Amino acid sequence: MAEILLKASCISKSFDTQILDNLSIDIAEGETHVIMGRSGQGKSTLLKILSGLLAADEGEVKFSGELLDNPDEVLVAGHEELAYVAQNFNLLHNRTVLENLKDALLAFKDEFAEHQIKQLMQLMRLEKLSSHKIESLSGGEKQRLAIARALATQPAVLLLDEPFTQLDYSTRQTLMDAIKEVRTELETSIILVSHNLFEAFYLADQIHVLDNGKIIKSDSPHSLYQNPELKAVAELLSDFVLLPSKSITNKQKRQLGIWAENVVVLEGEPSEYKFSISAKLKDCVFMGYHYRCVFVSEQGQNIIVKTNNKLESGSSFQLAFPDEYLFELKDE
Ligand SMILES: Nc1ncnc2c1ncn2[C@@H]1O[C@H](COP(=O)(O)OP(=O)(O)OP(=O)(O)O)[C@@H](O)[C@H]1O
Repeated sequence: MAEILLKASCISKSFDTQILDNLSIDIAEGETHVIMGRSGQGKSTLLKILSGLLAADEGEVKFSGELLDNPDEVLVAGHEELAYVAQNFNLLHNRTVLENLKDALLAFKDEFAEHQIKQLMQLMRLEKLSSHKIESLSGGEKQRLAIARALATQPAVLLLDEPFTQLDYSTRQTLMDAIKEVRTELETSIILVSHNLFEAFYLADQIHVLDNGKIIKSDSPHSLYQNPELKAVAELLSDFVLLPSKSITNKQKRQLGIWAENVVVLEGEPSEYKFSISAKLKDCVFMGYHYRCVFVSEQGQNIIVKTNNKLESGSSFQLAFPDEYLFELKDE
């Protein structure tokens, strides 16, 4: 097992109200962890506490077994092995890309600095921008430079606060691939905050879902998708159907769910599935790689289904829920 590098135990934090409530998290060497959660749930607050930039009210953070300094009691908050990249990038204005990188390496020997600059320029696709001033960079370029600056001193852990917001698809993909390379080539542990299922699944070894001050679920992307376990987790990840109770046979009390892409739409033919209902199609919108269809059941429940084909709005269909894709869901 990889060594635990960063260990946060029993962290609580309040501002006007309680934001984090007795929360613990372990980050092992070389792993990528993604923190997800609804807006305002305390993801950035947690990231700052993990970086040693913000003091927790209760609990402790240890790096390699040593307690982090209390940021309220030191001259410069933070830890050299924990590199935090804020949403506003913190770059040196009126300077070039190269000057920004050199600045991060002032305390190091020329040979090391040159090696780092060359490697990071290449890793973060910045070579052609070396002499460009910060003001002329796009959002995605600034983001890549901010990450390169954070990596310059070879920190053990890189903490990224929503690194992909405001990036177009291909820039986001480039940056995600660069972050994957950071992990494999530099063996840096990475913790990042994201709202997006695709980003989280692409990058994470572990996903942590933060809700009401607590981590309500931590799991690998694959296990999380197979068994989100809690309604709040499923709601955060993607469209899903909570099976209408009528379609559940016998006296089953459990709630069953299914991802919208796993519902089978039957046109006319009788259903051979154990769980199925009839529903009318209200709307069907082209999303590129699927149609997102909104059905209404006879009980008036809206049901989202992702299909490969366009379906006729206003028509009635049988919606079947194959057994092998069902998962059980709890309220809490
Ligand atoms: N320094 C502060 N002083 C007072 N309240 C704060 C401070 N920092 C954060 N908060 C509040 O704490 C809550 C959590 O904020 P935080 O930025 O950690 O949430 P988040 O999950 O990262 O949100 P988002 O996804 O919208 O970025 C919010 O209600 C925010 O207004």
